[in-house]
Amino acid sequence: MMASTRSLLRTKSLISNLPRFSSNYKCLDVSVNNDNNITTVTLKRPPVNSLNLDLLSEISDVLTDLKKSKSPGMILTSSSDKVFTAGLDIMEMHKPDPERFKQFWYALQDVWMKLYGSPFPTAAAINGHAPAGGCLLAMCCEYRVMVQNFNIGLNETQLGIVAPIWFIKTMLNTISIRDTELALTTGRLFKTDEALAVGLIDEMATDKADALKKANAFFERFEMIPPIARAYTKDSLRGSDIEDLKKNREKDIQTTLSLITQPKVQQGLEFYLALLKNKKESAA
Ligand SMILES: CCCCCCCCCCCC/C=C/CC(=O)SCCNC(=O)CCNC(=O)[C@H](O)C(C)(C)COP(=O)(O)OP(=O)(O)OC[C@H]1O[C@@H](n2cnc3c(N)ncnc32)[C@H](O)[C@@H]1OP(=O)(O)O
Repeated sequence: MMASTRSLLRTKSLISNLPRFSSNYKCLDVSVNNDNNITTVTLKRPPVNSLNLDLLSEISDVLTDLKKSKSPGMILTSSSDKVFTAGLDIMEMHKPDPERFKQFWYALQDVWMKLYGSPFPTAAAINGHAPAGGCLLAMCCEYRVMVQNFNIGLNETQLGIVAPIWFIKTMLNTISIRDTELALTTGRLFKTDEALAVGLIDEMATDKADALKKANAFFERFEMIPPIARAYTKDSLRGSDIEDLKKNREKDIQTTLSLITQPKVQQGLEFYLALLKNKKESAA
């Protein structure tokens, strides 16, 4: 084979392996670092990147693309300078339309299964607050770098709701059983330095650029590790949690819908929404 043909074929195979990202994302920016081929996925749904059906569907799509293209890794971050994500969009849970709620919850399950179980390595550059669903996304990643002076945690009980078992398992995969119990029952939000002390994050950063630099450095650890060995090992650690949800997926949707529509739970959400609004008014 002529050298030029070989090089053309090599180029073609490289091109076919490059991640193909839809340019139609409305709530995400997706970019690939030319130095290490790591993809940075930036959440951009102002004002607080709350996770509604649209945003979750886009995250799910990008995770599928990354897996198909055998990406060497992904960093999740935010376009906001103070919120990573405010967690699930409370408006999806307040007086929900049942059919839409089912789609919403299905999309959340999808994102969790794909992110928690991704064969490629993942890191979160947490450049703002990460309550509830925001903490969940960060914990699904294998490594967390967080900018100082923000909050992270599963604060569901503060809203009068209960973190589903797969949220809890994700925290148990990250910090101790004892710290998980204390954190969940009190709905604790950890400041960045407290999160580091308990192991909820791996490193602190001074700002977003520093967080991205440290997150990128994480992937260097895998340069000499065969990806298949890495992926199988991760699956051995996390796969059974994912299988449990797969088996109970429909039941999880139905149970959540019936719990979330209980009048007491709806009143709690209304109260919480009012608190968020009041906070804004009293700050003005
Ligand atoms: C009896 C047993 C019952 C059992 C019940 C079981 C129920 C079933 C289980 C269901 C499980 C569901 C799991 C849910 C997980 C979640 O993720 S719930 C969401 C939790 N999120 C939060 O608590 C965060 C709330 N937000 C904030 O704390 C702050 O907004 C912030 C720190 C993130 C940012 O602060 P700041 O920058 O000052 O912005 P704000 O002025 O507060 O907000 C701007 C704007 O956004 C709205 N908003 C904030 N968060 C959300 C959200 N999560 N969803 C929707 N909207 C949100 C906020 O109201 C403001 O709106 P306006 O501009 O005033 O319109």
